[in-house]
Amino acid sequence: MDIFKIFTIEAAHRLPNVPPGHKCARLHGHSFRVEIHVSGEPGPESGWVMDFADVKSAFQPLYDQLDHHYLNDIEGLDNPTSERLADWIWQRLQPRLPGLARVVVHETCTSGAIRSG
Ligand SMILES: Nc1nc2c(c(=O)[nH]1)N=C([C@H](O)[C@H](O)COP(=O)(O)OP(=O)(O)OP(=O)(O)O)CN2
Ligand SMILES: [Zn+2]
Repeated sequence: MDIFKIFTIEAAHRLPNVPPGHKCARLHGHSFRVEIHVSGEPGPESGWVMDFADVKSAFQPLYDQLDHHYLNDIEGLDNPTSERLADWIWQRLQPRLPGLARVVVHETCTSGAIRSG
């Protein structure tokens, strides 16, 4: 069974490696929607895979680094595409969140990236 928790991150970025004239070279912002998915079996007593609050606690330090920040300034995010952001979150969250199965980053309503193990 998979569970998930959704976070909204307000952040600005620009993509430094796009072709000349590409709109994403310009500074702009998004309300990134980040889904954290965890796999496991629900406990017989608890009935849950993991308390959603524990997912939130595990993600909180990363949330604090990202929310209301300029992503390009963050170490490892100098080219902050959706793909790089999903991987950045995965690499840092996986050691502290057993069962992490998937990180989904929605950059806009119509686009995003998925990182899974
Ligand atoms: N593979 C990727 N392509 C693009 C990324 C990315 O991270 N990975 N990022 C961008 C831009 O940052 C842009 O903000 C999002 O692009 P896009 O989906 O084209 O945005 P629109 O609002 O214009 O989308 P529409 O639904 O087509 O209006 C670009 N590409
Ligand atoms: Zn963008």
